[in-house]
Amino acid sequence: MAIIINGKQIAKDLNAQTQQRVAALAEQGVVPGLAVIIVGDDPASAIYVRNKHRKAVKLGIKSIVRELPATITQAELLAIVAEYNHDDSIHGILVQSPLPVGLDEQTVVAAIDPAKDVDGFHPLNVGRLFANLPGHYPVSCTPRGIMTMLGTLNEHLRGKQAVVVGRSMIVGRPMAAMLLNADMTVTVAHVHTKHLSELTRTADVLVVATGVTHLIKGNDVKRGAIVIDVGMDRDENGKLTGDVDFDGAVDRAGAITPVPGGVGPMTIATLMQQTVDLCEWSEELGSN
Ligand SMILES: Nc1nc2c(c(=O)[nH]1)N[C@@H](CN(C=O)c1ccc(C(=O)N[C@@H](CCC(=O)O)C(=O)O)cc1)CN2
Ligand SMILES: [Mg+2]
Repeated sequence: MAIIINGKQIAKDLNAQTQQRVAALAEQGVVPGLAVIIVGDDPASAIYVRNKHRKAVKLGIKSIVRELPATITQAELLAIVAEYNHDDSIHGILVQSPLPVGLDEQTVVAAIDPAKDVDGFHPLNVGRLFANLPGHYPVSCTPRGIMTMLGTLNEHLRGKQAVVVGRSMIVGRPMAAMLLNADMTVTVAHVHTKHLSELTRTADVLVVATGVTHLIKGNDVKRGAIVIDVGMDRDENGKLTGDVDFDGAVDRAGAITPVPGGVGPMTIATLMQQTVDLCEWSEELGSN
């Protein structure tokens, strides 16, 4: 039976650390600030944004949620991003994804000051991650949260095989870069990959982020592997489930994340961590 990686608990511990860092900053008269821009009325996005706001407030982070109508123009949205770029009380800016049709997400993300790019989606920060540049820069929160989870297992990753299934800009691609930067041998699989099961059975660390319910069965998992399920799918009864058949995989894996309560809670906890990182890094710059 595998170790069940308790994302809820790891997120709670991370939030407690973040809260302490916020308190230490407060003693210096500094308050980290987060601006979340949400466009349109996607119900799931509204819930994620509300959860981000509540968590930020709870940890002592100044939180601004800017709710905009789907009818906003690209130029108006860019002007709002520029407003927060110039606001010294804001250290992290993010635009909730997806944006309504007609707005170009890449252009909007590229307009965020890279030093305030709390989601780590700006091309400059993506490039830094892929080049494994030293120094401080933000990275995508879900894969960073997964690296934090892997860290709690105290397993040596160097030289081992990682397979990432999914190649999105938010999860798959940055995840592959982070595992590569941790000296793993990384293969990225996707919808066109042939003989997927044979490939996933080679993985010491298997990360699955496809949005395909139970794509990975127990037999697709190497014995003793660490299995990270980023999926958040609805089964036929509307119940939240993952891209991995948990019941099938739990007997073969060495460690596995559940859905819900695995990767999901780490995304927002890491966002809070990274908001405070950006605040501290900007203060360092200010004192040089
Ligand atoms: N600008 C961004 N947009 C989106 C991101 C992002 O990181 N930045 N990620 C996702 C949505 N997301 C945060 O924004 C997010 C998704 C899921 C969870 C989470 O806690 N999931 C729980 C289950 C919640 C439920 O019951 O539905 C879990 O998996 O346990 C947090 C954040 C896309 N957009
Ligand atoms: Mg994909």
